[in-house]
Amino acid sequence: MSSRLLSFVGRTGRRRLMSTAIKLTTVEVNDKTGIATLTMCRPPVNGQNLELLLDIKSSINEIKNNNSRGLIITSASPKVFSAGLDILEMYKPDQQRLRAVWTELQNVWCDLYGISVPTAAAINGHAPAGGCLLATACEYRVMVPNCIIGLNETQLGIIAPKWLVSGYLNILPKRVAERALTQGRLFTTDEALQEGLIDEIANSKEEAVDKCVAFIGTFAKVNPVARALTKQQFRADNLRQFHKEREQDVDDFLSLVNRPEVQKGIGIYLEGLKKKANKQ
Ligand SMILES: CC/C=C\C/C=C\C/C=C\CC/C=C/CC(=O)SCCNC(=O)CCNC(=O)[C@H](O)C(C)(C)COP(=O)(O)OP(=O)(O)OC[C@H]1O[C@@H](n2cnc3c(N)ncnc32)[C@H](O)[C@@H]1OP(=O)(O)O
Repeated sequence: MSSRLLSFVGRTGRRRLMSTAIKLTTVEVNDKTGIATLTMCRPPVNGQNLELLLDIKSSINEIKNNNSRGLIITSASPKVFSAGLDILEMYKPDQQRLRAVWTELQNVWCDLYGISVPTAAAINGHAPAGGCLLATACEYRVMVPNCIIGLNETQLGIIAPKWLVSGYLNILPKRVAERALTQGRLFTTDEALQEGLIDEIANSKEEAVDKCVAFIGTFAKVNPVARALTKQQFRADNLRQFHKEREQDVDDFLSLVNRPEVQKGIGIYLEGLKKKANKQ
């Protein structure tokens, strides 16, 4: 939850500042299907800053505890599912906050990857890096046309840690995953479908959500405990490995981000993003 200062004029005519809590995610449970839709709402691109990550985590926990029959993750932005980590969190960072950001990214991944109910991503826009991470943590992906998805870390001169890659390896043949990761390849929607990185294409967000609902519906007659235990069996090795390495992973991330040459690179990358945005 992020807090924002609202300014208003009170009865005395004096301007007052009021701090309000603003949620960066919403959870809506459909009464008929029992399926929960988690929507990320941090314009313009759902950049994953600390507050968004904390809200995603708390929404996943809410869904875990409210007996929902499934989870669909999507975005309120019209063109972007999520642009991944908010790069501003990594630029000239406050050390404690940077540690918290990476720890919460880890938490979001393991909560979403490990949740027992069926999960699906309605990818209604671009999903590079951390956006792809969220989508690949799910069991099913439906994407709108003319967008990009993938783990582009090597293009940025950085290495995606093993846990971040494990969703990829669940979905893609090892050979395809290795090539895509070493190239830092971003797949178009059509390419993603061809390689199996997504399961279906939909012409709109609504259609994508409907297709996710249909996927989750395929489990209607399956015993939920048997389903959950089977899912766990498939994912347990990756989660065990992740828990062994998670603290070291945070230290590695911090020391990488703090390197002067990496800071310089992030600064240049940010400038490039801003220039591109200004040209549009
Ligand atoms: C870059 C990191 C470098 C080094 C890190 C070093 C060490 C880290 C070690 C390990 C980390 C490994 C894991 C990393 C996970 C990540 O997620 S890193 C983030 C990578 N994300 C990207 O590279 C995506 C960048 N964004 C885009 O490609 C496009 O914005 C996108 C295709 C998503 C959407 O395009 P479009 O709709 O045209 O929007 P704009 O490009 O015009 O952007 C609108 C405004 O949003 C700002 N913005 C975009 N992405 C981010 C972001 N990830 N963080 C912060 N801000 C972002 C953009 O600047 C525009 O802002 P403006 O309007 O100019 O204020």
